[in-house]
Amino acid sequence: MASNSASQILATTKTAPYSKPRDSRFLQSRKPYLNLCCLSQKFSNDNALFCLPNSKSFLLAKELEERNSNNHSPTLREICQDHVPGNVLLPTDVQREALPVLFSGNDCILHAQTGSGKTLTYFLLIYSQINPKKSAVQALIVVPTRELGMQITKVARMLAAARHMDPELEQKSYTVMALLDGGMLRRHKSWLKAEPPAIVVATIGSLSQLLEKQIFKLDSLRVLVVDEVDFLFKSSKQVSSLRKLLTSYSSCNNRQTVFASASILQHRRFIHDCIQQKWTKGDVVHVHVNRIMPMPACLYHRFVICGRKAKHQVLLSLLQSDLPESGIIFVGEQSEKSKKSGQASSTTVLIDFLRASYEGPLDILLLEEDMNFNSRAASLTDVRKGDGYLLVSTDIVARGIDLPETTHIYNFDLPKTAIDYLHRAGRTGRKPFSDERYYVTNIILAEERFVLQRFENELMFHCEKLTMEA
Ligand SMILES: Nc1ncnc2c1ncn2[C@@H]1O[C@H](COP(=O)(O)OP(=O)(O)OP(=O)(O)O)[C@@H](O)[C@H]1O
Repeated sequence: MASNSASQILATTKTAPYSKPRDSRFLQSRKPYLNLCCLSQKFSNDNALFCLPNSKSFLLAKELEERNSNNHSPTLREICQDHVPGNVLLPTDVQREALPVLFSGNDCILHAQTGSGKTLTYFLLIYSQINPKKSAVQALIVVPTRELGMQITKVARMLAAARHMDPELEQKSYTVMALLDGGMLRRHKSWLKAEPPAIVVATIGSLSQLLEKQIFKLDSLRVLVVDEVDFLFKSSKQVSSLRKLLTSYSSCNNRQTVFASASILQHRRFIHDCIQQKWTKGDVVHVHVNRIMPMPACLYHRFVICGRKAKHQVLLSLLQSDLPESGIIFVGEQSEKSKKSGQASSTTVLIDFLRASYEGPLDILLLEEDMNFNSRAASLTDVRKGDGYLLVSTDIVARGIDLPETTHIYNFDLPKTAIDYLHRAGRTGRKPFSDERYYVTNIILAEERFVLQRFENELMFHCEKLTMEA
């Protein structure tokens, strides 16, 4: 971690652009800026991470320095409360445990519940390590899907823009490139040749193409992050390229490697492999948070048993009684056989049904693999408009997608595995420290009850039976 006082302010997040507001509607929608302070290691035993209104962070950093040099050491929380009473956000468990490890230079396996703030944890490391004046790729984040890549690029750019606004920091901006499947590789090539970005967020397919052609060099890489690492290792299309990348580029002394996921099965075996294969350094730290409760406690799980033909009507009744603020309805993928026989997919049938029968205020949207990249991006943009949505989707949004407004998940079709259940369920309950309850409802056939029971045993949760009134 850098040693000067400015380094105490690692990053600043904001929820609206800093450019001059164009009209009063824009002004009204502008939320207060948040500063995110991550304090140097000597403070790390206390609460190391705070969100503060913009103007306060510089005062806070200065005051910390003064009080520290006078050997006066109030708690960080006290100092923050002096400046912004009632407006201090605490670090999540994974942030509190992992940041000291990461700032000590260790490689790390971030293994914590869905929605627990792993993304910010690795970005705080990245922004403490990279130098915007250096024209080289210094941080690489590998993700499994284009959708997750777009989301993470957005977070990176928000942090970069806000850090650029910090008067005490370097005036050169941090550039972030999204190198994702379906993108314009030719344009990326020219960009990489002209002036390499500091941070690259990539899917493994696009990344491998550029690495093979030696257009993309990782000699200056300081931080390599693999997000949803277990998913990538399980994916037959992606695993060999990932292994190749890890073998060639990690485990170097001046580089840190971070693996993140809410589910790392057989993690002892995985850590052993990491060390053996030199994907990480030998002293890699496994930060494993909430080991006995793999899913967030704020989730309330329910199931309804019904016949196959009644499923649509049951879903409609649930939507009418639950009145979700926003919800995601997960549907199983259409089989190749069914596609070949020209049958309509379950997602299409369900969307048509909801559009004809649902009379509530939420927008009904679709997102599935078979849509083209532009339509997929448009669906997510519509979801994020903030008017409330019912998103009918396959597992494509089950990993990493952060839609904090989602209050309800419906498994219209059960997922295939307990791990898939965990990630689908984890698309709700994504507001750390909120004491709200979020709902995961499974609409199942009688013969599927034992499958759900198996998930309950494996993930250690209880699912309550819901009886629908006739
Ligand atoms: N310290 C914090 N205080 C409040 N909110 C936070 C904090 N850290 C992160 N968040 C918010 O929590 C939400 C979930 O964070 P994030 O997307 O990083 O989860 P995750 O652990 O990566 O989950 P998943 O395993 O599902 O990918 C985000 O909306 C993020 O902005």
